[in-house]
Amino acid sequence: MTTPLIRIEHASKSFGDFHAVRDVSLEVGQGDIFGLIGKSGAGKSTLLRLINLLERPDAGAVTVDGRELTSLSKRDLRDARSNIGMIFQQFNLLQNASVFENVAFPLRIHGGQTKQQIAARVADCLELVGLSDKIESYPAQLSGGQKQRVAIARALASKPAVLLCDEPTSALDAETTRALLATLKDINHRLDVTIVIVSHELDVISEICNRVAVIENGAIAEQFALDDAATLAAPRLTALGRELAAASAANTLAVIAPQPETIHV
Ligand SMILES: Nc1ncnc2c1ncn2[C@@H]1O[C@H](COP(=O)(O)OP(=O)(O)OP(=O)(O)O)[C@@H](O)[C@H]1O
Repeated sequence: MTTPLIRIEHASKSFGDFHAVRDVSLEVGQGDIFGLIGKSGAGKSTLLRLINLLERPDAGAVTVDGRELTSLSKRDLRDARSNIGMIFQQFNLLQNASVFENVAFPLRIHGGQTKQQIAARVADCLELVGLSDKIESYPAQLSGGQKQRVAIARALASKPAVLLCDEPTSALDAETTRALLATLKDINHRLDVTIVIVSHELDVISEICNRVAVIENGAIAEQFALDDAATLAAPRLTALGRELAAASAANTLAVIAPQPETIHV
């Protein structure tokens, strides 16, 4: 693995007497697109939310980019969180604010930047997600895919090292999903932003991730690389792992052997 950018050590989280995350240890490498997959209620979202302390673990440690988050003061945690962007299934945009204001919001809250600097950063982020022409629009005037792109632009505004994605395509149709995943890949590649993505959709994980952990009953049942043919051929411990390895192996073969219509003579 490359240098770990995120390290979770023996983290647990309960809600009342329900154990949502059980003694999880996990490392995500710099530049990875890391998938968390599992059935509904397995604890994927809770585990993801431990990475920026939206959920504070009852036990264990969470280190992101060299800072152990559970030990930070409120002020230092706010600062550390600006290094961790997040997007959600339902986009979570401010409905009464324009696209510009939505993307500028985290920059205004964090402070320290002039109006001109904020305007320039918002323009850069919207260009990155292909929405420069929507800067004056309001969320209600946008499609689901466009709303998620605004959310991505907002998450990237403070130049985070990490982008957390909680079911980012679940509200989108198949074609919009493909386009959005291509944008996330592009961001990972061009900006070297490390991505952790939660999804219950096998196709989404196999399309975009280079590593995956299968979550069952709040614990990691297995984890493996999706970009390595030998690993994909090895026996797997879970049904989801087997399905995912098969889907990813098929994707890898499709890349090696292009479809006839893509061959130009
Ligand atoms: N704030 C909370 N209070 C009480 N229970 C919670 C809370 N958040 C999550 N849970 C419970 O913890 C369990 C794991 O939830 P989580 O959202 O992490 O699962 P998930 O794998 O992401 O599921 P889904 O795919 O359905 O979102 C669920 O049973 C859920 O009801």
